[in-house]
Amino acid sequence: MKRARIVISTGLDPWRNLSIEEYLVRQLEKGVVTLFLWKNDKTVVIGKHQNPWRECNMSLLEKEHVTLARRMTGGGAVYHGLGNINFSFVMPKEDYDVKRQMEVILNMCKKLGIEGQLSGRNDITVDGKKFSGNAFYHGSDVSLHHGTLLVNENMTNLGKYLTASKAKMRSKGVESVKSRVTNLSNYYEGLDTDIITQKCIESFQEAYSQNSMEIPIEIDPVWFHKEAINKLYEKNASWDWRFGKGAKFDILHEIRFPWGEVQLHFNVKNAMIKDVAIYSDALDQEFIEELPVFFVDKKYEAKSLANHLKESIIKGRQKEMMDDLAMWILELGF
Ligand SMILES: Nc1ncnc2c1ncn2[C@@H]1O[C@H](COP(=O)(O)OC(=O)CCCC[C@@H]2CCSS2)[C@@H](O)[C@H]1O
Repeated sequence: MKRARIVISTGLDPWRNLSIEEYLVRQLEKGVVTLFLWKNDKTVVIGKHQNPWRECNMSLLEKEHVTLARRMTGGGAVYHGLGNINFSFVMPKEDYDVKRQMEVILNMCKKLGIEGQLSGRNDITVDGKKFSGNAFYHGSDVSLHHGTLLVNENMTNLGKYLTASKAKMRSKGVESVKSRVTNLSNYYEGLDTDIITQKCIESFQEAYSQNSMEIPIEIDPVWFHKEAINKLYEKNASWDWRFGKGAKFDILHEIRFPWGEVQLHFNVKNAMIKDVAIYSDALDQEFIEELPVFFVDKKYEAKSLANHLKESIIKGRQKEMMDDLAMWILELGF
């Protein structure tokens, strides 16, 4: 190790923070060990190989302005709000030592009188309840270990956003491992993310400073505005990265309209509807038989699908049924 540094982002945009983290990984200066601390405003972060529709309630996310982000590491889906803080260790492979990194977090907890415990491969718990989920990435010469810390987060939000809607789904890909969770503030009165930041800094100093030299702290440094970070931002914010990468899945949506019951069986690949089977007991079977062309090869995205249905050039009674379908799809909000 040549030197250590601490980087703090005060911005709360998850796509930007993930871009900064990825920039740190891609541009790693030889021999530098970085601790990056960051927070996100209301966000669900899914793992690299996850299906967003299976992991969270997409329509609720949309309605309540919760951002969906996908990260470069594997593992499950977590919720971040202002009561959650994230840490990232970015370093050359030869300096990577998960035990040492976890020790930084456990010692940070000790400073607050909290006895954290490593559980399984990825979690840190207290009293058997999880307050930190961790995930890892290994490039050819650089490693990333990042994790969450639930400090004083709104647990009702966490639960409701990470509960998928009820549609029946068959899907491949990585499934999250639901745990009992807790806030660290339950173990230290008045705890907030500023105190945690301070304690993380102290703990990292103790573990990584060389010859008792202070480790420098960079808050929103100028290089945050580099072109390369904007480029990564474009990817992180893009529909293709967040949804298009979703695993293959089959999903069934069903509803009863006054004119009959409708079942839509979608086969989705890379977030595009590849095939659809539509069943209905509606009297107008001709209408039902003509429906599939409106869905096949379209994005699996409620808004654009609903618009597409509404714009279809049909008249009379069938137009009303089409509008009913469009309204319902919009309401489903996938
Ligand atoms: N913020 C947060 N912290 C800890 N645990 C959480 C959190 N949100 C949800 N959960 C619980 O973890 C499981 C999912 O556990 P699972 O083990 O499936 O996934 C993880 O832990 C992934 C951690 C990723 C950490 C990254 C660090 C920076 S960006 S995100 C979920 O169902 C909840 O029960």
